[in-house]
Amino acid sequence: MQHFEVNFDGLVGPTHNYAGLSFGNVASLSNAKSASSPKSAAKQGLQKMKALQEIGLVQGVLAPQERPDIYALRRLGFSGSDQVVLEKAAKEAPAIFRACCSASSMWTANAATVSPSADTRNGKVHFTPANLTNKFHRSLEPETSGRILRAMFANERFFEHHQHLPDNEHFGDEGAANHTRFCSDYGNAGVELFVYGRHAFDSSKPAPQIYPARQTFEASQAIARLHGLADDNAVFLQQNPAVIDQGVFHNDVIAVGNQNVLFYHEQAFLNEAPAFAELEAKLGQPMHFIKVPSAAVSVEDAVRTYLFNTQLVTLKPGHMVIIAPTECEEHAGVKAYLEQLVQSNTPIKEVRYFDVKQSMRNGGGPACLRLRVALNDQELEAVNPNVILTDHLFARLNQWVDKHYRDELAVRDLIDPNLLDESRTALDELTQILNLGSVYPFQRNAL
Ligand SMILES: NCCC[C@H](NC(=O)CCC(=O)O)C(=O)O
Repeated sequence: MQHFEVNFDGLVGPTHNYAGLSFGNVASLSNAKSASSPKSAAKQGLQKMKALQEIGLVQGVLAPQERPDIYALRRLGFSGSDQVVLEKAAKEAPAIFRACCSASSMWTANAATVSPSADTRNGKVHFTPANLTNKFHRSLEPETSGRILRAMFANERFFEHHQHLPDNEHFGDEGAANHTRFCSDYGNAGVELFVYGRHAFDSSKPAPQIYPARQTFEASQAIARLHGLADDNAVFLQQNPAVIDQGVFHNDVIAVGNQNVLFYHEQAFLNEAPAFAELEAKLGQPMHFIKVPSAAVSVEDAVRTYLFNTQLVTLKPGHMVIIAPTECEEHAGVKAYLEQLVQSNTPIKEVRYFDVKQSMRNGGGPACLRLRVALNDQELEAVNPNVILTDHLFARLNQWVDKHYRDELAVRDLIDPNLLDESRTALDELTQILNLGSVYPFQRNAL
């Protein structure tokens, strides 16, 4: 049996914009209200997917969500035709309106937490969409994320889908951005590291003072229970509250792991030594803990360049590549660090840079853009084949973007009533291309 780690990248949606919605996410706040390019954002994403497919990885595509979210606006009391709802909301509650327009589902690392079959009690791959309760605009995502995932992994023999956790800050869950799986080979039972920002039911525990901790310990534990992970397959570790206060809003902004490697910043965690020992003991083999000291790269530079929001992918046994944003290449210190890293004696042998600036300006690097799903060949066979990237699908999606996406979108353009129609037309066609069925509210006559 063969095993793969498949990366499902989020396709950027037609309303991609910079609205400054994420308090605690430095890039989101500093680029608030600047003009975006949905078309180049979608194409940058597709280029990255294609490049990873070309180096021999299995690459998938995860569809974006319907925005503006007219249903959320109706729930909030705006009524009338769709157009009237948009006009009233934009006029009377512009900030809420902007939140309902965000294309934030593009960051699929926050779509769900996934546990591969080798780790779970019933031998199925488990999916739990993230509830993303901490940010209103992101809390609109889990229902549709769940439907899209069910349409992609639609075989009950292999895949088990859970409802997202209760929509409450006590169970704030941000999905795979705070979850890393370690293993010897993708097919062997692994150890899943859950990194959380605070304890919701124990106020005596440390917590950040300035910015919110989006993931709770209790949420991480609930996911491990739902997925049927044995004690031997899970480790829980608290994020350092001081780095959350410096703009590290998810663990994947300060650490990335793959197989037997954890690449992380010295300040990433709170008391990591016992957790690392537990991880190695449960894994039954030594890990490569690659620690980047503050003296080499400051937390501020890590946040600015997204050195850790990189993908660490295995090209062949013992040979990993770091997929980094071009911001790392443009920063002399970070570039020098990466150059010496690939020369030192670790499984990380190469670095490749990708331009994902449209996403970076909202605080989303290469790692935010992908959801990892480790699958064996039988499971891969059971995945909806239309969501796996091929040369044909790549060409088809580029044509689709050219046809439907705007070159530029300013925040004031979000009130254009045509944008809703354009988005729905685009998504309707996309569900046919990806063979997803009716996953969007407008296709289901919701409300
Ligand atoms: N994993 C990366 C997630 C980035 C995302 N940014 C945003 O939603 C910013 C949207 C805006 O400001 O328009 C977030 O903070 O959750």
